[in-house]
Amino acid sequence: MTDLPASATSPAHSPADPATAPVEHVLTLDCPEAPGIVHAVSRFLVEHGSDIIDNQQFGDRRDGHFFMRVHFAALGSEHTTATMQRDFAAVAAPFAMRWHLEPVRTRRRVLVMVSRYGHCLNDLLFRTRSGDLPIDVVGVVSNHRDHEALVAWHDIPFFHLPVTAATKPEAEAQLLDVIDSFDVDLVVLARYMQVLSDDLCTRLAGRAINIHHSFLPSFKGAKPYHQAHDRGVKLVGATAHYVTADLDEGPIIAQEVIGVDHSHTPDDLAAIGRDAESAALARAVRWHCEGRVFVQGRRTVVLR
Ligand SMILES: Nc1nc2c(c(=O)[nH]1)N[C@@H](CN(C=O)c1ccc(C(=O)N[C@@H](CCC(=O)O)C(=O)O)cc1)CN2
Repeated sequence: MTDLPASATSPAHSPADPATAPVEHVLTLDCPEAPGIVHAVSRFLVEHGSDIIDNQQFGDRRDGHFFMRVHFAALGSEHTTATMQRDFAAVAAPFAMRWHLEPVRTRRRVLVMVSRYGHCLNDLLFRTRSGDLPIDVVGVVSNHRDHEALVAWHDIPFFHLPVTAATKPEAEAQLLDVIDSFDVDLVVLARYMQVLSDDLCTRLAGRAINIHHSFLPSFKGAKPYHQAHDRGVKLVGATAHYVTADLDEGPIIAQEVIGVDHSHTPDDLAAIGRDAESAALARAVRWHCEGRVFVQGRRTVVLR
């Protein structure tokens, strides 16, 4: 066991005492590129008795925008999340930063939406239960009852909102009531097969993630595995992206591919693709919830 530095063993910082244990935070920011951003952030952290655990940054020279994610430990008890948020506002203003500063252990409140195919829902529920994802699934919405028993087993509220062309406005109004009443941070479309309206997409901008069962931009729409089979591809894949009004056009967060061959039927491709879908969606949800994903127009910057 290596000797801890003096500051780590002084009574003020005994790791055993949660009251004085370093509180880990994540600061995420983006702003127009300018000299002195990193210096200003580092000085803020030093002035607030903080130690950087991990730092990622990207300066996009094409559009002159800067992105940064800092995971740090506030060593002293004199600096709380609230006081650091108050103080960082003064650092951010001159650079016109968009920023968030919160404890690293913040768990996002997630609403999962699903239709008939339950593999992504099941994977998210298992990863949440096993602590692999920093989320709380506060509810599941479906336009079918196929997965009601699974969701009940996980002791999570299930909402059956059938959708037809005539009932879509009412169904979406009920969905928004659930999102507001359960204080949902993130909506995850885990093979939810109804197109969300433009108004709903606007209200959920940047906080709704969909899993599309193809390697976009190939094979958009409802039956990508049949399209893939007809084209004779040798890879199938899945794409997790933010939901926008333009179907399957939202900024991409994560993608996964798996090799296939001529012997696979469309159903075989769908079965192989399920693993790619679950993996890509879980990764996108984790990165979003860890504050690693920044939307930059039609694209994303992912600091990982
Ligand atoms: N506004 C958006 N809504 C949704 C998106 C999106 O990108 N923007 N993604 C879909 C999921 N999806 C592909 O990933 C998808 C789902 C459904 C369809 C489709 O054509 N649906 C038909 C009905 C199909 C059925 O009832 O089974 C339709 O809505 O007319 C295409 C792509 C989720 N929503």
